[in-house]
Amino acid sequence: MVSHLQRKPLNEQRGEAKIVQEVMKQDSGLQYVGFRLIGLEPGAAYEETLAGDECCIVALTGRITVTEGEHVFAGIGTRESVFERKATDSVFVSGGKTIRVESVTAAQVALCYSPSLHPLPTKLIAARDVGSEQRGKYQNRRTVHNILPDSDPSASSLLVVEVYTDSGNFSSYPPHKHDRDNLPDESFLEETYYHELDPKQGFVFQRVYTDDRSLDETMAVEHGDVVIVPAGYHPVGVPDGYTSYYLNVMAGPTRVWKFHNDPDHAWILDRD
Ligand SMILES: O=C(O)C[C@@H](O)[C@H](O)C(=O)CO
Repeated sequence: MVSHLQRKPLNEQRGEAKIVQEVMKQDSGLQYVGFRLIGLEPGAAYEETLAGDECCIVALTGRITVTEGEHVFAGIGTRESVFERKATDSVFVSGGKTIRVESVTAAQVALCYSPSLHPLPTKLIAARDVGSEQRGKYQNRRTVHNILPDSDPSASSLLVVEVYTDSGNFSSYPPHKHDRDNLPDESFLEETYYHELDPKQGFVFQRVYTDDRSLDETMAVEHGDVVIVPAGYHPVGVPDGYTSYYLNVMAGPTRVWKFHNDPDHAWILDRD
């Protein structure tokens, strides 16, 4: 049985766009984070007027033109597959604006939403400006692309990163959580994980659990699934032979990523 925290692809045609995934506040139980993944055939368009949310439009694969008012970002996007492992282009748009996404080539576009706390300029986040980071050692190594980290003030509440975890490795590990609004020790951030696998028939395991185990779900997650993390630790383990990619959207009352490691497993970080 699929966990209430796991969403299989929807693949619903809506106008010219295929809605591949849709995790919106109305039905996800989340208060801050929304996520939509759309597929566009060449020349197809998707339009949306943002109400109270800001949005980061990530050109996951393919090339797209993003328009907001007089801002036109033509032919952005850098890769045919996320597993080319190069950073991609994104556009940040504040609440109340109308966005149009038109595909130049067949494209998959991630729309990452969170509350728009104050108006901010529409901005291209160019692939060349996306910081790449190696984290961890041994089987805890992974690569992170910081699309919209908390050090970048372009957004009012939204945080977006993408993570590559190689065959046999673990990421979001040692397990950490960010579910207490208790800065400077910990921030409260909800999170969604959009997963892809190479090759596609692979799977990863993701566990979402709290200290008291009132929440404790371990999921076999497949290509195209979304995992919702309302609270708790949320490590990912990748079986031998497969490479994992995931796109994280995070948001909460304060735009700071301050996590707390599970004390039972924090020793992992202290190895020579
Ligand atoms: O470092 C990682 O393995 C990625 C995670 O930090 C992931 O982005 C996350 O869990 C954020 O809270």
